[in-house]
Amino acid sequence: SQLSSARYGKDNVRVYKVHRDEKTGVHTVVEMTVCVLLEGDIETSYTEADNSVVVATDSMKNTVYGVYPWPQNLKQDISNGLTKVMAKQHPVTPPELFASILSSHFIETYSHIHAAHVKVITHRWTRMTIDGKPHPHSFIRDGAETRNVEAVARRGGGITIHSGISGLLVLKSTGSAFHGYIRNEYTTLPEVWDRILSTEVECGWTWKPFAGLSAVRQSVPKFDRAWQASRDITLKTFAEDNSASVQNTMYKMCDAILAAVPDVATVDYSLPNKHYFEISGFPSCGVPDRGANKKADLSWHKGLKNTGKDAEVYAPQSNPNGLIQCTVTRQ
Ligand SMILES: O=c1[nH]c(=O)c2nn[nH]c2[nH]1
Repeated sequence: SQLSSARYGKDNVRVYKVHRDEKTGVHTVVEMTVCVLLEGDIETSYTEADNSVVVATDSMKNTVYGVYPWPQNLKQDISNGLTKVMAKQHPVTPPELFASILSSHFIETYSHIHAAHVKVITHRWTRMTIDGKPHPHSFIRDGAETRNVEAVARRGGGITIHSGISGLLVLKSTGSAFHGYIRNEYTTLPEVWDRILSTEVECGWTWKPFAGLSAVRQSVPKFDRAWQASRDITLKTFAEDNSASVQNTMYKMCDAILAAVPDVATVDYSLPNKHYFEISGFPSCGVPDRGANKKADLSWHKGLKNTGKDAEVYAPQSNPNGLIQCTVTRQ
């Protein structure tokens, strides 16, 4: 046997950081979940039980928090002017900068490490509005939506960054159609000109590569703007597009983000189609009975009309779901 690839590290490192503005008393909080994975000359730790090449994953966790296990290292690092990777001593926003600082640190500190992959998931803590005013130190978790960043620092290869959004659950009650698709002996889905569309947005944008940490620092003002633009474009396109399909609507989102964010090279989406079916007689197999049993809708109950334009009550489907994916690049 031979080792064909390897990377290891610490996942689910949960970090919370508060900034206290002494003058205004306003607190700002950030909560993240970080994953660090390293690649390099580490084969012998797998093949020969040689731990001399292992940066302990516990040390990686300490590095994320910024607690050096050996104080002298800190003095040494300071004398070397090393980039000290510390949530305590470094900005943790924008996440693209924090992920780049963290990944660069591992390349700078361990000569046998050739690539450092750092994923930073930022959770929502939205400032509360109380009596019409932003509260100085109270926040609400308004959704499972996260802002995500994956930075990879490579020895001699600069830094690549992929930013994104996950868990943004949306629904529209009309403005979506799906017809004109292939019909054959496997097709039971009726064409529809007015349907509910719901999805949980997973999207991302890959930045043009950065030469190194200083190039990332110079781009810092662009990261928050790109996230806000991508989120706004996603919601606006979802709401306003008279959607012919998930495919076409997501392509329009990608196209608009590429137009709005010049430093982004590609945009990608992965959208589940979370179906809401009209109530009809579902045979035990769960496949909607669209043909045989016309009485299968609610009309069996006092002639209730609940299909087509009269439909108001639907059955949200947990599974199966459509899954539509794409990556769009500049021409
Ligand atoms: O938007 C849609 N795209 C599809 O490919 C599909 N297939 N069934 N329903 C669908 N809706």
